[in-house]
Amino acid sequence: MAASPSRDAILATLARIAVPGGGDLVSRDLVRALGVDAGSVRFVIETDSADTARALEPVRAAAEAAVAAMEGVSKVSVALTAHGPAAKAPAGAGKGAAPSLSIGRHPTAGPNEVPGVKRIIAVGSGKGGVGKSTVSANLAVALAREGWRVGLVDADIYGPSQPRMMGVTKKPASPDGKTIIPPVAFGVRVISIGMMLPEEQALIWRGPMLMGALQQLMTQVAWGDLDALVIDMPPGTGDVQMTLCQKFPVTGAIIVSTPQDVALLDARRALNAFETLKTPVLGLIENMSTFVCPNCGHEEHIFGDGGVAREAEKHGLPMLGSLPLLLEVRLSGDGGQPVAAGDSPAGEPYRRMARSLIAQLV
Ligand SMILES: Nc1ncnc2c1ncn2[C@@H]1O[C@H](COP(=O)(O)OP(=O)(O)OP(=O)(O)O)[C@@H](O)[C@H]1O
Repeated sequence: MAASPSRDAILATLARIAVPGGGDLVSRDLVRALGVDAGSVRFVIETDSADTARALEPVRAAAEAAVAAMEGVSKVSVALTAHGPAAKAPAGAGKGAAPSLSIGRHPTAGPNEVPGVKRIIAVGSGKGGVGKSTVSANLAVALAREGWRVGLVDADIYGPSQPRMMGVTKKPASPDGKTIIPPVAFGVRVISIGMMLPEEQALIWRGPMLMGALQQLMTQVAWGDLDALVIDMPPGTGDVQMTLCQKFPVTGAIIVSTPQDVALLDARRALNAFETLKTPVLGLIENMSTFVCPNCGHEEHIFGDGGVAREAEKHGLPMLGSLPLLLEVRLSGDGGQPVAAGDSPAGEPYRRMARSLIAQLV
């Protein structure tokens, strides 16, 4: 695969996308938060109102198609956003409609309680794509199978994947239009920003709006009594991590990394960020640590060997597990049936991880 295009090359492509009323996406200064990571491109088209945002949908689609056609681009996610709060759900949206989270609201000051929730466990990573969502989903399911009452929040607001991984297609119910009743999958109460929006509408908010949305997800959901609320964080060490750790009593964080040097480097940054925020780190998880050929049984350490364990030792942190690269894990994640929900050997590392976490936390 060719190298990822540069930001400048992407901006040059976007400068060819005309905008109604004159000019193009770049000359009208509508592009925000452009990020390129290993062939994956994300950015926001920010407009002044929800109506303008809706009118620019064809422009968004054209921008997405133009960037997707660039050499070295494997994935594109373009969101339309408005400065102001999103429009309210139409009157009479009624039963089955997405609860009207007043998304876009700025976060409230001060710490938040999440009533009935005994522990908040944040699952983070430095780098994207290392398997953080896979680990969060399987860990939540494995904890539930050990008898814990578990909730799962998909806080990866830029790329929500829990609805797909947990196989949840139903919108959450909201009898009073305010409290959100989370759907339950494999014994886990799951909520994701992805459930509040049509799947194709990957909305992205500016920092404060994003934090407001996370705060609402945490506090408006009727969790009931939970032994643990697992949070699937966005990758990196940005605003969401800060908000979560500053505004909620996070019991501890788990950091997922592959053994690859570049992932480890980012994992170290995530570790430092949690330490700075005074959030205890419960341990490290190495994902994609090894690959065993199903045909000949040969074992290959594709992304390196033992790097995460060495990092854990260096920081005096528990190593919570090493997870192999398995086709079954990928297929089950895509199919909405986490491996930890079944009885195949692929689920065993997650069961062990859940047991050791329970022993550490109780
Ligand atoms: N151990 C594994 N074996 C095989 N496939 C895996 C494994 N872990 C993760 N994957 C696959 O890799 C892809 C990325 O995983 P996942 O979405 O969990 O990563 P992430 O760190 O949450 O990514 P993002 O930063 O984009 O949210 C998914 O298709 C997932 O099924």
